[in-house]
Amino acid sequence: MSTPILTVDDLIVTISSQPVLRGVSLKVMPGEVHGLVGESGAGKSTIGKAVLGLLPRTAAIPHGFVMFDGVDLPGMAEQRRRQLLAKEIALIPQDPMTALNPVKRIGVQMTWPLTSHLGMSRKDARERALSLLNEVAIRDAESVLERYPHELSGGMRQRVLIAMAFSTTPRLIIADEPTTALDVTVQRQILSLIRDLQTRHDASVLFVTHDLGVVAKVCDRVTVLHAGRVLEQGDCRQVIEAPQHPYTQALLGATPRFDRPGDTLAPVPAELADRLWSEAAAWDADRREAAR
Ligand SMILES: Nc1ncnc2c1ncn2[C@@H]1O[C@H](COP(=O)(O)OP(=O)(O)OP(=O)(O)O)[C@@H](O)[C@H]1O
Repeated sequence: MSTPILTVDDLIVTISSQPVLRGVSLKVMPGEVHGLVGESGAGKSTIGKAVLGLLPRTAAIPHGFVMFDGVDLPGMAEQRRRQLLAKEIALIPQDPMTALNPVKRIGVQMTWPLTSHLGMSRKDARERALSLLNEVAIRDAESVLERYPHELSGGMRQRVLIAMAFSTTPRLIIADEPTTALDVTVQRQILSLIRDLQTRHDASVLFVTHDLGVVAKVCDRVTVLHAGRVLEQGDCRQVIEAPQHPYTQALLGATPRFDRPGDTLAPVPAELADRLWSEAAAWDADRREAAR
């Protein structure tokens, strides 16, 4: 049995003293694509930020831990954590336009992490950037290196960011809704590309999405989150074919299918949402009681 690359254990995160994650546990295994799915406000991005050390100043972690390859990330000395994040953990962000610097050429943005974090020469970094652009199926890579972000389409920019994420050969990639800003056809291509590169580079991916259709397409295992609580977790196919929790069932009913685009979608019923929020409030009350 291999060791998880990422272990989140009974993690509580508060922001401005309000609970946002209520005891989340999950494991990402080597070579696995792990989906983190839930509606807006479920706490998906907060988990990604806790891993990347990007929680806001008003956040606190009163309980639990986030271990990368056996080392507690939030407890790590700042410099060591930065080194680790620069080489071993990468982010594919949601919005490719804001993630790229508008006033710097693609080539400069792609080669900088390679020269500064991996100590590569400029020539080698350029070679690597070219080879990665080829891997993400960008034609005429030489000329793309000379262009500015606004000169590329949304799908091209996302391909560049995927190439950048894989450039330092990280062991873990956090993909935060990487296809939300793209239209459906491009979305499919980008999902296949992420899966393809993940397999080729033998990386693990924590894939944040609100869309179970996306999970079905790329993930091996999935964690379903609501109000910062894990409601269901397991093998992706099992969870999608036979969801156990009523919320997962409702989420599936609200999910457009790639293969059935004309289906009518049912929203998550209000009574169920109310019940889940009451459970979250009860969790908060129990915790306050325990802290007394
Ligand atoms: N900087 C912040 N200040 C205050 N509250 C925050 C902050 N960041 C997140 N939150 C709150 O934490 C909760 C979880 O937010 P988070 O962004 O993790 O959810 P999410 O599941 O990723 O949602 P989305 O899909 O909309 O990005 C929300 O209630 C949100 O309002």
